[in-house]
Amino acid sequence: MKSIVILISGRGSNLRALLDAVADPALAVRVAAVISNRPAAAGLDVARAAGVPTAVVDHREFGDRQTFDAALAECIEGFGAELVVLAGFMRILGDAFVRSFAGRLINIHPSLLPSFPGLDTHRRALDEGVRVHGCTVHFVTPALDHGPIIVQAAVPVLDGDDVELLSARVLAAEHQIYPLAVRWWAEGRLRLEEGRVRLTPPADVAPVTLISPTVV
Ligand SMILES: Nc1nc2c(c(=O)[nH]1)N[C@@H](CN(C=O)c1ccc(C(=O)N[C@@H](CCC(=O)O)C(=O)O)cc1)CN2
Ligand SMILES: NCC(=O)N[C@@H]1O[C@H](COP(=O)([O-])[O-])[C@@H](O)[C@H]1O
Repeated sequence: MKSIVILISGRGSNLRALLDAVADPALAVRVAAVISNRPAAAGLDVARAAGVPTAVVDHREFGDRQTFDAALAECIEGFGAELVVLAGFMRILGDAFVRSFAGRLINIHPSLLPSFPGLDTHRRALDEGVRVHGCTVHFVTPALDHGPIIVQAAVPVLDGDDVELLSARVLAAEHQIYPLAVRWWAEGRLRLEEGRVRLTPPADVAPVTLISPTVV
């Protein structure tokens, strides 16, 4: 049974999707813990309701990023996870932390990287008038949101979309591709080799294009 630790900062809908996915006994994955940098993160209640151990490493209690990162790393290692899954985790991690978890640290980002790295991706996509938006699962590197891409989902931007409608449509796609990426890892199909994603056999999924706004 492979184990993962999931890091959150907020409501935890991706956490919920991952917990639902690992409930499938065919997917031999155990969530060893859910760790949040925010004590009030609603996702902690999602974890508790599922009987998953939780921990908080509050970034506000540390004088600088390096000491926070070190405390976070120690907390993660205490749970002995093989994969660290960032699911709405909203802190930029330092180079030393990222390098110490290289190849076993993944993130989901709410845009089609390399477009729109950083924050407020849906607002920026709407402001730029793009007609296709989406989400990306990638290995985490020190460079923000520029890690090797594992899988992406494309969604249409529809007339009349606002941030709420677009973010909900992207979130529905996130809930599809993050469990897929974790499944590939659990099956031993997904590796990061010399900075490149290796998926064997190759994925047979087309980009997820959600047409109907009623999907959300
Ligand atoms: N070194 C890396 N750290 C992180 C990455 C990464 O690719 N490399 N991905 C992010 C997740 N993320 C986007 O997907 C992201 C999260 C947070 C921020 C950000 O600007 N955070 C601010 C604080 C914001 C807040 O607390 O609300 C900050 O850290 O100062 C940008 C992108 C996770 N980490
Ligand atoms: N840059 C990181 C980032 O913006 N991540 C995004 O935060 C949301 C968390 O929602 P959730 O807590 O419901 O999973 C998700 O949309 C995720 O892609």
